Amino acid sequence: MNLNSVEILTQYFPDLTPEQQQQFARLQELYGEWNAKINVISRKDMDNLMVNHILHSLAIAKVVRFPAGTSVMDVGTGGGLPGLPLAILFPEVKFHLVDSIGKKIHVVQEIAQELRLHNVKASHTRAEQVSEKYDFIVSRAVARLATFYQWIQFSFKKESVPEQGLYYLKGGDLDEELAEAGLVHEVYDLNTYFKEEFFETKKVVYIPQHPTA
Ligand SMILES: C[S@@+](CC[C@H](N)C(=O)[O-])C[C@H]1O[C@@H](n2cnc3c(N)ncnc32)[C@H](O)[C@@H]1O
Repeated sequence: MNLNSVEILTQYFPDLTPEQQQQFARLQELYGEWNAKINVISRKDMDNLMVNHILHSLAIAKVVRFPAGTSVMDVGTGGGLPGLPLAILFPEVKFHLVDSIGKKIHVVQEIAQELRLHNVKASHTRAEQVSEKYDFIVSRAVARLATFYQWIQFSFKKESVPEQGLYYLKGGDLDEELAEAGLVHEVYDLNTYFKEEFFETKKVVYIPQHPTA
């Protein structure tokens, strides 16, 4: 199978509609176009975009299905990962993608508009400065958990769904990082869901919240 075809996604997410498949194919093209102008994804990794970035972002959906009507913040989204692929997958969920670098947010806004993703808002801001509250927070490759959690600990809605919390894409040996953070957590190994070698050491760390209602 061509590792950059949308089929790589449909084998793991067989319910993708033709429109979603088209959006993912277009997302791949748009990243190619934007990356030629601004480095939003490491250039050496562009050849593996579909697996290492788009499928990796969607891996969060193997661990949690965001219910329709809920809200998600993607902290340190960079060029829109994992937020944009998740927003395509969950059109009934509202996504707020934030990053402290304005030119990256500009790219995210342009891509969201081109893909007609009406469920995406992107803001040039630091996570610590966001006052809205969310059901879920997602992230990839931004900061150590202990630091990251300090930024976002007050960004959860008080009343939410039981699966509320932070879903953080991480790699490698996390024991020290998890011990340092001292938070209740669950770790999901992504190699149980995906056969590509890339996922061998990849994980989703879930930090649950405890809603009051
Ligand atoms: C290594 S990049 C990862 C980008 C993207 N999540 C990905 O996986 O491709 C880290 C990003 O986090 C952003 N960032 C770091 N600290 C932040 C903060 N406190 N609030 C918002 N964005 C932050 C940086 O500007 C950068 O774009």
